[in-house]
Amino acid sequence: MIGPVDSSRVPRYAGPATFARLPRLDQVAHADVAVVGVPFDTGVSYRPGARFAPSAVREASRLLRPYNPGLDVSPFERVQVADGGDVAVNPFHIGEAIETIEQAASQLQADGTKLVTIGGDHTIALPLLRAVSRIHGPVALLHFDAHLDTWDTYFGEPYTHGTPFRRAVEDGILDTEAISHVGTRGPLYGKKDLEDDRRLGFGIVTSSDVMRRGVDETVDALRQRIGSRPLYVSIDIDVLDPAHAPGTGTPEAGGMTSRELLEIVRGLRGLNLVGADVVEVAPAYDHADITSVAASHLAYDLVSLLALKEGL
Ligand SMILES: N=C(N)NCCCC(=O)O
Ligand SMILES: [Zn+2]
Ligand SMILES: [Zn+2]
Repeated sequence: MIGPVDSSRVPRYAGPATFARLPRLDQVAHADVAVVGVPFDTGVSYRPGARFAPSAVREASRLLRPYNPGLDVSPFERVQVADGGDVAVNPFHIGEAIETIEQAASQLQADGTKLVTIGGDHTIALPLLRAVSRIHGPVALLHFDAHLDTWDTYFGEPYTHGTPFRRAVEDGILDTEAISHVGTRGPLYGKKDLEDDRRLGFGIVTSSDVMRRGVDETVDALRQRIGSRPLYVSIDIDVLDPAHAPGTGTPEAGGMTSRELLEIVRGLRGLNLVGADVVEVAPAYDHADITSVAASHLAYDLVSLLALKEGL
């Protein structure tokens, strides 16, 4: 197993950044888990900038340490984790970009590697789900987000960051018995948004529900719905309150704390996680790396969950 650069020998701020100072994918024979960047933000409806997230999150991940006490695991000792670099995506053509992302994700997963992807805007979840469902069939989905992202079109366009999960249901790549949004809040276009969403099969745990029920009850309910199904987790960083994630394109007041979200993610331990993404970090609006640090810790916990599942 090749682990991260030892931060007691080489200062953690030295050298080029890979996720958690891990080796690059081309430096290992096989990776059980790869962290991959998808610098694409052509699908946004408001503030752009998520294309700069992969490099910002890698920079923010320099401080991660090898033992994760929240999940009692040393993920990089248990399985081989590597940084898969960035997918080179056409910023001028959303249709082509979606194809490229699906192909790259399929190739990366061809020999059993599990992916934790750093976006990019939320458009990228669709091709990532397409790739993962080719392997596992329709997957359960836990979607952490302030937004539903099940709208139909924007300016007549079907592929945007507000529409990936409607397209995914239409594709038949989700197991609609177990798809949930967590953390939704904020104004909608109309009540119909919620009716459409319910008709597609989604369950909703709003941001207020999380506050009223607390982390444990939230986790229990989610786990029951998911069972042993293959599970994909998509985390839009705007699920966090803007106080905890100012660096994002469509911020909404009244969100979770990063502590609550990390605890819910850790509560997924033992489930059949097959892939995950962290999207919508837009570093230009960030302050003191608050958002990138949160994203790097979420990615670390997702890698840890995969390591627990894939490891010995
Ligand atoms: N996926 C994110 N972050 N935002 C979707 C917002 C879509 C809208 O502008 O209504
Ligand atoms: Zn989203
Ligand atoms: Zn969102």
